Amino acid sequence: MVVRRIEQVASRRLAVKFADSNDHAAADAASADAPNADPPVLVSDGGTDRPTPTRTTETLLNPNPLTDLEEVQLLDTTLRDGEQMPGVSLTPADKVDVARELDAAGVHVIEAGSACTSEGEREGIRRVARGGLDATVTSFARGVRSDIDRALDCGVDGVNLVVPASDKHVETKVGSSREEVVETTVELVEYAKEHDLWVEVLGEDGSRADLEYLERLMGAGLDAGADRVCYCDTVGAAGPERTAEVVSRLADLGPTSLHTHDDLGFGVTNVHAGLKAGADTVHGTVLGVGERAGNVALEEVAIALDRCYDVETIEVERLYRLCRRVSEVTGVAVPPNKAVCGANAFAHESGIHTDGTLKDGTMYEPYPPETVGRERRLVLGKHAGRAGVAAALADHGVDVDEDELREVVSRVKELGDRGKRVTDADLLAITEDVQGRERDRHVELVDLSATSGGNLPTASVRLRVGDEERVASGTGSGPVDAGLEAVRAALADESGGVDAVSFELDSYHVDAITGGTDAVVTVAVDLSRGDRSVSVSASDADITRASVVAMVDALDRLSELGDGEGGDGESADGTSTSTPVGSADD
Ligand SMILES: CC(C)C(=O)C(=O)O
Repeated sequence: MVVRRIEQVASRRLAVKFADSNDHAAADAASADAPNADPPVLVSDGGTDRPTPTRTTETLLNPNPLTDLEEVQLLDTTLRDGEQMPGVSLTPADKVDVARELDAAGVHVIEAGSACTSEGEREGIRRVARGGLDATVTSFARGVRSDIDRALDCGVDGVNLVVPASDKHVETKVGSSREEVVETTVELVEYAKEHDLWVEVLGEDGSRADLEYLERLMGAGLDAGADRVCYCDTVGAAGPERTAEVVSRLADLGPTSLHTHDDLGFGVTNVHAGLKAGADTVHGTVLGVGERAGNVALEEVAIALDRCYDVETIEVERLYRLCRRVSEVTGVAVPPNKAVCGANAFAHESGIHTDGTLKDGTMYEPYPPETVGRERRLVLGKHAGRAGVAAALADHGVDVDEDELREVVSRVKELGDRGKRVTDADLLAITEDVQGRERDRHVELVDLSATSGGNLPTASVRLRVGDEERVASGTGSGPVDAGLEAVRAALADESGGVDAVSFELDSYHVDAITGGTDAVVTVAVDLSRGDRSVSVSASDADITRASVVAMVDALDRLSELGDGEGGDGESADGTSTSTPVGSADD
């Protein structure tokens, strides 16, 4: 996989010889034999007899009709419903961290947890409530007074009071009757209001409730002083029509929120149906974490409202950062094709898409990646075309002529055909081979030992750095972490092209190639310094060794790239870079 930032590419692609030559005809002819290569030009730019467009470029980029949605508020329940996801458990510190990110993004209400759960949970809620946030901080409370008392103990601003709404919940789950539930709801709302709490009444399983009864129950809650009610599609069973039917009836009673789940894949659709039907607040979780198929993803709601309907909810530029933080604390991996925050949400590989994207960044994107705090990436694989490969090489400051480029493209495709990710290191190694160049490595791993038993995982590395050998050790949360610390320590006093301290590990990904405990693993890392980034992978039966080899190789490759200012193949301190050679896994 080759990762690049496209702005650099645009300014540096002229370094590629065929582009310099301006010989487009030759370039087109050369690409014609490759099915996924960059397409030939099919229409001319010229012509004066086109009709005058009636829509502006901006409206054409957003083809959606504006609706009469005005203000929509977001209630985040990552720290409560999201945390109910099997395997997810947040410490008080994690909760505070995520709450701060949510608050910085401008989320209106943060449901910090469920005060009845445990002492640790209450401590987390307490710390969020006392964190001086702008958001309204609430606790989930079941329909019992003691839950409201526990929420009060935590110092929250409000409660999300859940009461059973469907007969299944009223009769089978809580063994009660409709009348009794209405009475209890009224008492609890009055109790919470007497204690100055903001109150939202949630009718659990409301999408499967008898509508007349749901109206009676929610109406009673509002009459008792609740600030709002919430339509809950607890098991994600409703479609947009049912959502609109129920929500329009509730919204006639008072302010209405939406709480939708994604079991049928209707999470976001139902939010839009519910907003059109009169709701004004959306519950969601970051990344859609939550029970079963999860809740509606907050970031998807925010970006869709922003882009399609011009409705601003929270600061969308903070969405990616927020998603990464939640992924880190929950341990939930983000699928690469996830909207907004997936690794591929703004990545382009096929020759046709890459070529179009290099001509106009918005060609294959509904909105620019910067909108949500991200960057566009061009990735090489078996669908690569000449323009993408040429731009990637230009980004690495490597000049190729047309014949060399053709050969590099063909070898990149071969590698992709073998099911391999094509990293920057792969691309550079291929190019070096095609050009008959030898790489003079600046940093190389000579030896590694790591121990993971005991309390403190430790690793020692022996590196060759230029002409000298260096030995260093490090400790970390595990042997991989310790190995990387040891590498940093070995390079800490480096004054030349490699300064391990100023690099960022942007992503670290492990794949087991075979299934057993003796599996060979491939570790892929993306490393960056300033606006330079490089992707490298390494394979080994030992995960620590694969990780450290990949890291060292990435550091070495980055030292060749310099600081991104010059693009002339000089390293950060202006010395000549070494000649590129092979990747760690080839
Ligand atoms: C009870 C509520 C709000 C809930 O989590 C759900 O319906 O999924």
